[in-house]
Amino acid sequence: MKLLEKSQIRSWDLDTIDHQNISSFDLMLRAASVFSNWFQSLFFDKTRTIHVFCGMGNNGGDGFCIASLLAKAGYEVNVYLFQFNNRFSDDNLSRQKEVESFDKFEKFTPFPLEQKDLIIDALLGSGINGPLKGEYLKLVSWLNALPNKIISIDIPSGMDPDQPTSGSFVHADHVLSFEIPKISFFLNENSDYIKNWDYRSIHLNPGFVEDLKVMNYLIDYDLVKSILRQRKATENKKDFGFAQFCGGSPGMLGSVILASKAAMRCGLGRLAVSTPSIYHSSLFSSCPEAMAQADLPKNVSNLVDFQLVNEHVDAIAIGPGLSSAKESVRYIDEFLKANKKPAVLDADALNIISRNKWQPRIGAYSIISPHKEEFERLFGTCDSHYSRIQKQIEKSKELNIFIILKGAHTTISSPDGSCYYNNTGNVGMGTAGSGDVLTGMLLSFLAQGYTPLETCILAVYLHGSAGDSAAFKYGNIALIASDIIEFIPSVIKNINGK
Ligand SMILES: NC(=O)C1=CN([C@@H]2O[C@H](COP(=O)(O)OP(=O)(O)OC[C@H]3O[C@@H](n4cnc5c(N)ncnc54)[C@H](O)[C@@H]3O)[C@@H](O)[C@H]2O)[C@@H](O)CC1
Ligand SMILES: Nc1ncnc2c1ncn2[C@@H]1O[C@H](COP(=O)(O)OP(=O)(O)O)[C@@H](O)[C@H]1O
Ligand SMILES: [K+]
Repeated sequence: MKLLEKSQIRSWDLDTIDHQNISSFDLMLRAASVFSNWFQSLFFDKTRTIHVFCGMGNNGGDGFCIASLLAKAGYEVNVYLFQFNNRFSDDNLSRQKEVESFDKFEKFTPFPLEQKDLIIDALLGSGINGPLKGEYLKLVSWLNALPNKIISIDIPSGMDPDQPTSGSFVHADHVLSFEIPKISFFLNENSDYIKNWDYRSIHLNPGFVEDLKVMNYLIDYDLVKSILRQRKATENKKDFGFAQFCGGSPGMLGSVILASKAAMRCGLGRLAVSTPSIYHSSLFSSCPEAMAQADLPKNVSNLVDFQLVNEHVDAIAIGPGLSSAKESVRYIDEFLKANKKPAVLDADALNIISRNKWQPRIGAYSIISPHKEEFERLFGTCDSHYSRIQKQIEKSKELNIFIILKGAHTTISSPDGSCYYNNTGNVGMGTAGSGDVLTGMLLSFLAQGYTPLETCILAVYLHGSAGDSAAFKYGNIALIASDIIEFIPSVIKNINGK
């Protein structure tokens, strides 16, 4: 799904008004009716009074229309207009007559509310143009300190739709965004303050967005479904890719097993594993589908094993559990020189690359999957999650590689400067080996012939979805990396139908 910046959302509204030959008031009515239906499905208990806090722009206009619809639906509704200056939007002024009466505040003074009552926040929408000050700031600080549930129309008032907010904004319990979610819903800076968000279509003109160039995307079910291929009945394992996984070192076998199983569960045809020979028998007992082909990293000095296997494979993943031992450093050096295949680099491969400043040697269109610390070792420290994403995009363009910055709301950046936000996954996945599962999934899709971007999208989304199913079964405290693998089959089957 394309994610639009606020100026693009504004243009989309105007284009719809023009294209569908409607007034901006018609569009506001549509938005109000969509919000009111959504609200009633969530808060059906009509014994709680609803307090609608309206500002002076079109978000406030939505508030008046919604108050009227909810009153007609049988809710007890109180409306307040906060008129801190004289800059009303036309639709706001004309919509004030939708409600029988409202209280007007030219200066904010606190007033009592019952704890069980609900607050609808219609103070400011996507027209925000700077940090909240003065009376707005007092009002929002008061709202945030109340125990009442707050439900925001379109966006929490004061929140910047495109980037972290410099200042205060409403801490919403629920938000219903019109047409598409806002980019800022996916920024970790906002995660603690926007508990539940959803979006509903208000039937903006789809033609406008089809042709629109955007730099930000949300990875959603439809996108993943459109990428995941159906198999033909006559295909065989040779059609599903041959992958090579290089990882593990004395004491670190787990990553090899987790990545191997995850790779096979994502539909890989054949897997060759290069890992220390002492582990070959354990690998066979845990993942008999894999072939152990090399003794790593002991006998890589002449790279015979590596090249023999590499010549025949469709994709390679390197790094998990490799350690930073001398032999591993040499192995990565040789790999960067010799490898000609699509590649996924993770964990110790990235640590070795950072330490030796080999970033420019990473092959074009490779995929790297650092978590925050690995990312900062590679590219330097950043003072916020948002600035880290900006650097991620810059480095993807500069090095011509795909970067997966792992964490809550994993982002994928592509060499063309675009950024894909993921919204699957949960805090239970912060557990040893969870990243190794992702590496195996990436390897699998890359070897099956998906492009590097398709590979990143599929693996990141499915990894998070499998993690969500695992958290549903085991809870986010008990969840371990193997549980994610347990749910890969069902999440793929749910999407692909097979
Ligand atoms: N026709 C349309 O364009 C539609 C707009 N809709 C609603 O309209 C909203 C956008 O409306 P507007 O563009 O009028 O924007 P707002 O309702 O956010 O109001 C913006 C106005 O608030 C003031 N303002 C901005 N930043 C401020 C700050 N930091 N402190 C104090 N005042 C500030 C400015 O006077 C600005 O013009 C959307 O969020 C959505 O709720 C929906 O009704 C759908 C249709
Ligand atoms: N709070 C979170 N919300 C969603 N996903 C998370 C969260 N914490 C971690 N993850 C995911 O779990 C995985 C952890 O990977 P990583 O840090 O490399 O672990 P390891 O190195 O132990 O395998 C990543 O895919 C990351 O996106
Ligand atoms: K709002």
